[in-house]
Amino acid sequence: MTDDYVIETRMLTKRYGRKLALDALDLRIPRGRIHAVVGANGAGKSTLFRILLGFMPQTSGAARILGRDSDALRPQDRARIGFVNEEHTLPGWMTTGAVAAMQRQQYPRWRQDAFDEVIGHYHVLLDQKVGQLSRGERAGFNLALALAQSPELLVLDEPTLGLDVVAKRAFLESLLYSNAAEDCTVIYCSHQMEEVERVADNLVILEHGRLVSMSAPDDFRARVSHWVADIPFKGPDPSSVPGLLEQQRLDGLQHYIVLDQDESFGEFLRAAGARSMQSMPVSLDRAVNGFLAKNHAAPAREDLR
Ligand SMILES: Nc1ncnc2c1ncn2[C@@H]1O[C@H](COP(=O)(O)OP(=O)(O)OP(=O)(O)O)[C@@H](O)[C@H]1O
Repeated sequence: MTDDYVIETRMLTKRYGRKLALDALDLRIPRGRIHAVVGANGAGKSTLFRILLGFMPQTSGAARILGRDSDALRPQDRARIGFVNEEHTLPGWMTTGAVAAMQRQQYPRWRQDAFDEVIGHYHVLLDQKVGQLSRGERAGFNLALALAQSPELLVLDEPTLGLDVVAKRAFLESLLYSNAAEDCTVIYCSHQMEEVERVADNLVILEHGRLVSMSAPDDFRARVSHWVADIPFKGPDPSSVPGLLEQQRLDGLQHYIVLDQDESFGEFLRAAGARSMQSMPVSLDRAVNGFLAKNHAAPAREDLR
């Protein structure tokens, strides 16, 4: 294992009793840029981050973060990692100014300019109690604290859950335009593909505790296409449709969302009786959700054993 990766796992496995949450996961996330980690509910994202951050032991395999084993992180290693999750857990009875002063003491690399820059996007007063902040303000305050710490790695786990559209936009803008964020590697876990599309340079997809795809979001999107065909009667048996992710009949037309198909898919449709057909690109949301939906109903592997 090397220092070129901020996160590196080898055969990382986590079992909760009979449940397999991480299944011999091999994952390498290189230093720099914004990486989105996505997956259906239960894919193992939170489990992965709990292990990586040293909050919980793995069952077997190796997990390293910033070049150190996750189960041997020292306070000085933790100080290099910023973490923001959807709960935004902060002492509600303290004023925002007191929390910021406490963090300033705790983190030797504290950057007041980064704190001021991010908090400037929000109407947060320093004499206001944390418990009085709105959800969006609390998310922004948390981001300001995490970035002021000058982390080498910033982990954001569903940071905008429960925020309205305006607060989400403010959060993303304060992340994207922060100078401090440019200097660190960001891991962004989210179910919200429009956010992922906006922020991520790299898209990591987990499924049943395994890595199933890692590429630029646009490259992943380009693997999925949407075909509309005018096929009289039922059309081909779904099990014979190459790369099929989703199928729907709408207004008498067959819609196919397919993976890794080129123009020869048109020939397949014609051979299946299509009188006319058209292919079109899909949004990242449709591509990822179609991909995840395909295996969603499949039994988990441990249930098959
Ligand atoms: N403490 C626990 N005890 C037993 N099973 C658990 C525990 N925590 C998680 N699991 C199980 O492990 C699997 C992975 O859960 P995890 O929370 O890591 O998924 P996730 O990808 O973060 O999901 P979500 O997107 O819903 O937050 C799930 O099947 C879940 O039921």
